[in-house]
Amino acid sequence: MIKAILLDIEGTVSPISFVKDVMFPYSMEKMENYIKNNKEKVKHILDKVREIEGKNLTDEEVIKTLKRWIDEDKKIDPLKEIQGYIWKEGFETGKLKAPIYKDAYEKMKQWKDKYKLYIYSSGSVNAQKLFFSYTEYGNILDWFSGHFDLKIGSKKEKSSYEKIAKEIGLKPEKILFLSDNPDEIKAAKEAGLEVIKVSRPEDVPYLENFPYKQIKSFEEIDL
Ligand SMILES: CSCCC(=O)C(=O)COP(=O)(O)O
Ligand SMILES: [Mg+2]
Repeated sequence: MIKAILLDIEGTVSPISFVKDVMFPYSMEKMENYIKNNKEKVKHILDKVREIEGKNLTDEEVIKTLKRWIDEDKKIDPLKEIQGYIWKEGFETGKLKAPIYKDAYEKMKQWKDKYKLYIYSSGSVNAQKLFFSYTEYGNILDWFSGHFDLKIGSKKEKSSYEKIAKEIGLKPEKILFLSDNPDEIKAAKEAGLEVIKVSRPEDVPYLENFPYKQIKSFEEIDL
């Protein structure tokens, strides 16, 4: 019997187009000024970029690297941390408002009183909290019992899901994980979680011969 539901954001509860065409360009446009105006706050992030690149990069080169990572959709912790800081201003001033798929909104609304809901996204925990505080349906942040990001590990690694189950305090088989990404689904399944792949026609292809349950809308989920 499922006790908790762990949800991905992009492509699962919210359209990929919002993240790729609205949030990413927003962070791209503001990156340079944000770094120049917040030198102390972002110093550890710039150092991390230098460590990852293995080079003695100037600040200008670090900015270029971060922008290239946005273009390449890198799911990498220092990029996700700084994007979270930049998006804060966007959400708080109303320039960004998170769309939630209606079917996902309705199901999560039902589930929240019966199951514990958690988020696991590449977006930083700060960014996730902003996202659910400023949705088109209003503030739904208190529906969630906890948030996980890349600090716990890659979403494509079995060990990340084992750690999440430990932190939640449930056996893996009591947790249902929903994501649009087949590699994430496989890693979660290897860790023993129940899984459902979300393949929304507007986001990702429906995979033929995928070995686990696959849905096009949350309406198909009957727990
Ligand atoms: C908190 S919304 C921004 C999400 C994000 O930055 C991202 O890369 C989406 O990844 P996900 O793991 O939610 O598919
Ligand atoms: Mg996703």
